[in-house]
Amino acid sequence: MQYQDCENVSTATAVQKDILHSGVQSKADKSPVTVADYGSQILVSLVLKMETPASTSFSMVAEEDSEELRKEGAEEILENITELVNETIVDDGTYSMYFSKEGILSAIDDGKSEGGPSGRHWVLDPIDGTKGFLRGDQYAIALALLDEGKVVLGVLACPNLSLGSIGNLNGSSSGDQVGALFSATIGCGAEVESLQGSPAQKISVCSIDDPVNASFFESYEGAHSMRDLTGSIAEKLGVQAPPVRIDSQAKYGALARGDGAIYLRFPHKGYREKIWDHAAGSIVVTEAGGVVTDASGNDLDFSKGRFLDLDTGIIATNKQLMPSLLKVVQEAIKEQNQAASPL
Ligand SMILES: Nc1ncnc2c1ncn2[C@@H]1O[C@H](COP(=O)(O)OS(=O)(=O)O)[C@@H](OP(=O)(O)O)[C@H]1O
Ligand SMILES: [Mg+2]
Ligand SMILES: [Mg+2]
Ligand SMILES: [Mg+2]
Repeated sequence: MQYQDCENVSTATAVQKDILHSGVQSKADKSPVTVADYGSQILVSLVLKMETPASTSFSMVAEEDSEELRKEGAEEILENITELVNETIVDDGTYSMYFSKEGILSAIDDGKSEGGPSGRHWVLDPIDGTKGFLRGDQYAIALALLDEGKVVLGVLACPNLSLGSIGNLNGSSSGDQVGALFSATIGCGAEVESLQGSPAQKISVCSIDDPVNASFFESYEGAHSMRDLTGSIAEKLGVQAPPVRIDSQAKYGALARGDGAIYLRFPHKGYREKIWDHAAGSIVVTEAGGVVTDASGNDLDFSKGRFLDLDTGIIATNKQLMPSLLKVVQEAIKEQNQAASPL
């Protein structure tokens, strides 16, 4: 199976169409998980495992685990996942195998690695932006490889993202081909190609150096980012355009090919970022010539396990805009803190 024509992407697209009949669960943190999240995780890890030489150890840090599926009441969704995965394997034809329900549960738990600073670990978000997926909007299948704590490879499949620029259209595509596959290897640049198969093209972040001409991306879901803070950052910077709100790491892909100039992500206090939400997207942006840091200007550290340990938020932009962006981010955070606890 080649990643770009991997049945997994078309499976996710097909499942998106009748997901409401197939089952959606709510996880302990109240976030949704669907048969597509589980199915995608099993299929991607299956391909990776099958293609890993027997002499090499296999480790994967992935978002989903089998806990909810082992609970009473989850029989139907487990049945649906088992059917979906087995059908996809047969339709694809690359591997000849069959998963029992117990096999499905244990395959999902192949993603339970803790990652860390040594060795190699795959990092997978099988459906990033599950809420966008359920709405029929943007989502991504995000895969990265960590080597000695550093991201060295990233692939971002965005089945609902137009292959052409989304520019300032606030997330809607411009009617051209839909389905973009971004990829990046450390030291080799970043590329985009069609998910239907087309020659890959090198991409680079925009070269805007005056924030007046910049636009910024942020989460579609208001609960995922402090919009009063991102609004104040944009205003201080002099950004004129309204925010472009799209789901998932499609934001990193769009930024990497210059559809917009800045990505601002400031979760509410207490939220801990997970490595699978940023590993693939951040290497696509940095290899396209951009910069991704926390609010203090530190590089993201993927070597600490399943979580990112960072200061306040994540910002991404090009090299020209980063110094002024960092400055206003720090001013805006300071003002926010002062307003929260005045002397
Ligand atoms: N409260 C809160 N704050 C910040 N981030 C959160 C929060 N809750 C969830 N998540 C994570 O956000 C992932 C979706 O990415 P985005 O926030 O970029 O998407 S969205 O635009 O808001 O849909 C989403 O990824 P998926 O679970 O893979 O969909 C979550 O990991
Ligand atoms: Mg995610
Ligand atoms: Mg996910
Ligand atoms: Mg999730």
